[in-house]
Amino acid sequence: MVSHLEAYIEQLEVKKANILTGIEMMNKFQNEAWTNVTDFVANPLNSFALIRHMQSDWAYWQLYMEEPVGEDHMKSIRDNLDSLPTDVDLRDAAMGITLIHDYYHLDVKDVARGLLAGVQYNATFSVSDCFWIAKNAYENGHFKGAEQWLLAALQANKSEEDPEPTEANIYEKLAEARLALGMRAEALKDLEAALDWAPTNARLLQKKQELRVDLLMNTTQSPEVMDFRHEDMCCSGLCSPRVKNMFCIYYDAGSPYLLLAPVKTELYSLDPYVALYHDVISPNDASFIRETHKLLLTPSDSYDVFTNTSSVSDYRTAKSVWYDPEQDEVIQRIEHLVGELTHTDTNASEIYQIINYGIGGHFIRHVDYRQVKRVFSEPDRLATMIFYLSDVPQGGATLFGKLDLAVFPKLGSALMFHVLNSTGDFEDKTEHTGCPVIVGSKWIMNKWIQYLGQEFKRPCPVGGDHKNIAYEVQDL
Ligand SMILES: O=C(O)CCC(=O)C(=O)O
Ligand SMILES: [Fe+2]
Repeated sequence: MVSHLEAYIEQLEVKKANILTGIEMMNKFQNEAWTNVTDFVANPLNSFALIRHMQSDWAYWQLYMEEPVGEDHMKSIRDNLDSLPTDVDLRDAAMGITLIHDYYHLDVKDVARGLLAGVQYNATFSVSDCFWIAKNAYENGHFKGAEQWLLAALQANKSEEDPEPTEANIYEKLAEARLALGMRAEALKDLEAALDWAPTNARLLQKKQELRVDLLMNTTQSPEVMDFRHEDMCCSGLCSPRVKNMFCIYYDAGSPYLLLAPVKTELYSLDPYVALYHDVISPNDASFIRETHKLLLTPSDSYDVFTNTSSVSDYRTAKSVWYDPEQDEVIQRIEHLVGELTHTDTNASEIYQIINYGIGGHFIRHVDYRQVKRVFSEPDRLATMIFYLSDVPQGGATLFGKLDLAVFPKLGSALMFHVLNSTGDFEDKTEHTGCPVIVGSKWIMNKWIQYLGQEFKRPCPVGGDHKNIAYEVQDL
């Protein structure tokens, strides 16, 4: 894009140079003429040349001026516009930043100067970056976030190229955010500060006047403020000891196939069953899956069990795509491993879902079972397997709030948890959250194994000891 802009400017320069040469020649001719106009035009050679110039040269100049410059470069830029971030991408990115400081309880001013959850990065936000995020938060009704970002804007470095926002703009918006938060006295001070920077601004004077009257009369009710804070969860994984009774094994799931290469397994919880299998996807296969799907991703849908509909939702800021287990040799290999490792019939499962989370990408607290009333009459999910297809430098844990367990993505590993027990009861402790990504890009691949269809692989335990649903647990 930049090279097209450069080439466009070069063509403009050539046109400018041609016009300047023309002007120089005409000035020379004109100066000669003006020294003695009467004598000059009396000479037929001169008057002919003058008439000819006036007749045809100006037509030429008009055509030359109208001729578009750098059309091919403009077209190339136009053609590339589709691949640039959209307005929605920008809003998502701004919302992602807001989520990062909300979920990880970070000070907005720290975020603005590149200090992210204890790590200092060599990047800072400019005043206009902070102002933009503040405006976006304000438009989404997140007034507290808007206030914090405006305060950060007042402290951020103003780059020379940014004519906007001025201090007056920032204080004016801060007053708006604080009014929305019911902080009227503070808002008045902000308007006064704005007026210090723009003393003759009539709009600010009027706003200040109205607010003063309002404060004197004390007639305005305090607005109801929506609370955007997310429940106190521990996405950092540092709030409580990670796992109390975790143990590690080399696990073969009773499969002859895995007997030769048992899987390094961290068992986090037996009831409900939650385990992390290491090195089940090679870096090459993970990279193959990412590369073959990255252009196919679309903004994720979320399924609403109550309305039985799917829609692009704010609950999950991510892009995703489905991946058929028949599609290629890589996924067939993985499908085979899933069957052996989970001791389930993979024919009774959904196709794979690949998800990519960008800045602040997250999936709010949810359960994976579909919450249908009778699992025996309607299909439901028995277990979830999340394959981590990338490392994530910071953030992006899968958090089980009720188990005090945060599992951090590690390229090649797979997290497995049972969301129903053998009677089809919901394992509500498997409620989980995809924590916002702070730095990096998180790639996962989900596999949901269905409850129905496992009758032969996982018959119900005799005597109704439902806790023994996990084949793996019986084995230990
Ligand atoms: O991103 C994660 O860690 C969790 C994803 C998840 O829970 C889901 O897709 O259902
Ligand atoms: Fe989930």
